Amino acid sequence: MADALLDVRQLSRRFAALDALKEVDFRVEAGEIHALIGPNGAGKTTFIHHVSGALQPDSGSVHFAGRDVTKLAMHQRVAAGMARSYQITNVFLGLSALDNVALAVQGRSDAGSSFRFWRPVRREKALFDEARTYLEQVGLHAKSGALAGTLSHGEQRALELAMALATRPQLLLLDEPMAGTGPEESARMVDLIEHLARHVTILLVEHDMNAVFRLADRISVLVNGQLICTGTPDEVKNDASVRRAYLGDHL
Ligand SMILES: Nc1ncnc2c1ncn2[C@@H]1O[C@H](COP(=O)(O)OP(=O)(O)OP(=O)(O)O)[C@@H](O)[C@H]1O
Repeated sequence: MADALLDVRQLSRRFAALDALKEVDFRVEAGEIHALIGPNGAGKTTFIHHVSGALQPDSGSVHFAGRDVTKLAMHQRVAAGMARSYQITNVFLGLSALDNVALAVQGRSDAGSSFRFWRPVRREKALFDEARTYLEQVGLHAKSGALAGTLSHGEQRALELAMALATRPQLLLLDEPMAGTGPEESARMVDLIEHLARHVTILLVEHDMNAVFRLADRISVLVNGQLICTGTPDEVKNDASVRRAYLGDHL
């Protein structure tokens, strides 16, 4: 089997007496949208924290693009090609959408810093041109001059995605991108994620089952810190243990 882009092996983490994650084996293949679902408190966010580097496991390992990244800090994982939409981004509400994305481009190590007295003008132009391409990819090009604080909630989430894309990730970690969005914005976000998935592998944690079953190539189900099933949407939907533990209520 080809190496997975993300390969998590036997990951365990306890919080006091609670097994938040128990010997989780989890793989994301390059090019797929892989959704992680499960009831409240199942350990999904804790798992994403271990993938992004915000938390360290008690045991087990995280391999990314063929490299053991278990001991790497978050910013090192971002530099290695892993982006987490809400965590690596800080939207500055008083700056324009374009300036926010330009800052994210600038923060990338290979883009160089223009916090210098003499800024090379050509580099500055390249930075803004690149930032515009990310705004276009998320459908925000018409709002590039708008202050981030004046954008709707859905547009701010799209802006966060543009800022995540500015790190040129191979893997995008999306933690509840539909949270707090209305039906219209949520439908737009589904379209946007579908569009982005042509260029980047996506690990999606989401409670909106319509969105998950529409978007995911494969779904993994976490219950009480244990992975009980991984498969295609149809396989997961028809799995008896999944129906018992979680999806029964949703279907
Ligand atoms: N820092 C912590 N200290 C102690 N317990 C924690 C900590 N973080 C999470 N937990 C516990 O670990 C379990 C898993 O929590 P987690 O937030 O990962 O679940 P989740 O699947 O993301 O839930 P939700 O869908 O509600 O966001 C919960 O019982 C939670 O209370």
